Amino acid sequence: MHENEEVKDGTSWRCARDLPIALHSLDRRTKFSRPFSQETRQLEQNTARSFPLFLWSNPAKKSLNLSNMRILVTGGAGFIGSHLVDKLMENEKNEVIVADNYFTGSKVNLKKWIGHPRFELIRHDVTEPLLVEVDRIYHLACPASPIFYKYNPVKTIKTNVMGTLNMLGLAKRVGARILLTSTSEVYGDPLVHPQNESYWGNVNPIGVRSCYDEGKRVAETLMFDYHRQHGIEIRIARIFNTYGPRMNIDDGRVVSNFIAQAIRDEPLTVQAPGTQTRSFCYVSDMVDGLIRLMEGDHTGPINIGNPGEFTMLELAENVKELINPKVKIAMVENTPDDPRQRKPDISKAKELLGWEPKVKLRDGLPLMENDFRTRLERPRKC
Ligand SMILES: O=C(O)[C@H]1O[C@H](OP(=O)(O)OP(=O)(O)OC[C@H]2O[C@@H](n3ccc(=O)[nH]c3=O)[C@H](O)[C@@H]2O)[C@H](O)[C@@H](O)[C@@H]1O
Repeated sequence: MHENEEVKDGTSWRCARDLPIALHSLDRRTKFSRPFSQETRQLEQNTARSFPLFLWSNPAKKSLNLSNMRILVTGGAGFIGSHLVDKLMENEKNEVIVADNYFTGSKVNLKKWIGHPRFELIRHDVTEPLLVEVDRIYHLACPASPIFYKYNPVKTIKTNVMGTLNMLGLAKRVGARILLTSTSEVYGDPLVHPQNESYWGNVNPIGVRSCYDEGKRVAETLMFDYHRQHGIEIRIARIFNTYGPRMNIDDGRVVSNFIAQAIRDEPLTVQAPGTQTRSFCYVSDMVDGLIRLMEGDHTGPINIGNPGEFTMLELAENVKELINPKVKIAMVENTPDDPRQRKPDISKAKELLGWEPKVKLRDGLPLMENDFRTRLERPRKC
């Protein structure tokens, strides 16, 4: 069983590794947890040595009067979250705490930071309250791939609603600024194209995607209600499709599927009709946009995405040309409520954040290919 494979208990997303702990007595819990904690301690000890500890503990640093920022990233072991952590950790003034339940995230994404004196990793599910003293909360926690979020829809909507309530409660208690990563899916199957932030969307409230779409819409509502009622400092990013290294190889989303298929010489599965469009943003651009939004003066919502628009057939052709010209394209059945078009209007991000994406799809795809080839152990044939 894969380490992150979930247990089908209907309500939770435990990792398979937790199964004995969840189901057996305290004696067994001790038996199972001891080797794991030893292993973790060892990992932390080993890793810590590779960091220049003096940078953090040097008393001279105090005299520089650097104001440190303690930042919580929920979902920080995931794809976008871990890239965000990398960027935040580059700033020596930041201390970063990651809370993740590892349903779709993985410690491997954060391995270079484990043991770092400015970094902490907590196994935590945001549907439960969390009490930590922080100045900033980046609230990313939620599975984002349709196959994962549709797997346990009740848990998905709980994550979006209760998870956001818990993080807003924390923000209120400690006076932190909170950023929610909302989604282009709040626009549903949009009747306005490209989508700007004033468009209210066209979402099916009772469909198979609603747990995610409506969950994020409620999360946005909660953010604004806490802002108006309690004066919480909020930021809302509406993230459009994002791709890059560290996506789960079997994530199910289109870019990761096509790249893995091209590397494995399997047909690229274009879901019918193939004329539906998406706009793909490289992860480093996304992270830059999120940090600018957090540290800027505007609540949002603000679209963060790359306005370059492609049909799924065009995307398949690009992957074929760049990665494997011999690979076939296979038309397969689609899933219900798939949006037919999606493209962000990023005028607000440009004007208010001075942000626009830099990485073109044809430059980003090979970077992701390199990462996938390494993880799949399939080097490019010369
Ligand atoms: O990638 C993302 O960032 C977004 O992914 C999903 O939204 P969706 O646009 O449906 O993402 P995909 O599952 O990657 O699907 C995109 C399009 O590709 C098609 N597709 C998907 C997979 C595949 O193998 N082949 C294929 O043609 C789908 O039918 C769909 O039209 C999530 O719901 C969003 O929250 C998230 O922001």
